[in-house]
Amino acid sequence: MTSYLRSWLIGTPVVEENLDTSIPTFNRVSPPPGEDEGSDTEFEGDDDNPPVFPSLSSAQRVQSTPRILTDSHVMPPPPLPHLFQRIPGVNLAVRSPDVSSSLSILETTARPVKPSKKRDKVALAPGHSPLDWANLKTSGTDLRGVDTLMRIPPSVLKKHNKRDDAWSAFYGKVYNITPYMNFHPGGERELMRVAGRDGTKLFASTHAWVNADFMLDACLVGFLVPEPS
Ligand code: HEM
Repeated sequence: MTSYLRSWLIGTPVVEENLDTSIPTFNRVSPPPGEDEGSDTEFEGDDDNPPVFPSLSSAQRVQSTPRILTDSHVMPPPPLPHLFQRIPGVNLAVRSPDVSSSLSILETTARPVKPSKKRDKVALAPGHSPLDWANLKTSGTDLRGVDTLMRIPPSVLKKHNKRDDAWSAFYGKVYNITPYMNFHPGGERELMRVAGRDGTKLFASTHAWVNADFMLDACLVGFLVPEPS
């Protein structure tokens, strides 16, 4: 029986005589003297005791006893945070290193950043959504106000700086921005800042991702050229 168990555990049949000493051996536990071993199938009577676990002949018993950790072996808990000493905006680690806690790295002396008011969106009037603008552009309505594309120097551009006659240059092209005023998500006031001049820089610093060429193609009036000498 023992040799059968060994061969089952190791995978190859074991010859009793050539046993390697490193192979774990099992102690066969005999019943107390005078008691019959009995058979597996034989009913032994009323026995409510649970089976021994791990079983007396199990490999687990051969292994060494598990190490039981005491308080001196385990990692000590982190120091208590000195939250009661915390002053808003003051880093405890800077104030006094001895009262700093493990939470010090989470503290900040920086004041909360106020959201910039630079890019406020305005509420567009009904009928002035981006989709309405796209429809107007393709409706065939004249949005240029000129018969032909022109070469426009800065001095000419400068004259078109009124709300009802506003031109502006973006990336070398001059557009009539008057029809777009009420459709601009950033509002009319922001758009008027570039009326009569080259607005490329301001446009790019506000929303470089917006495709001006596509948005205003129907409003093109000409091309920005240097002032004639
Ligand atoms: C005529 C050229 C311009 C066109 C076609 C245009 C187009 C647009 C579009 C499509 C948006 C919405 C962007 C988005 O939701 O991501 C927008 C927003 C805005 N635009 Fe313009 N824009 C123009 C010129 C300008 C200029 C010159 C300014 C001046 C600063 C400006 C300031 C703003 C602001 C403040 C917003 C709202 C903020 C935001 O979108 O988060 N825009 N513009």
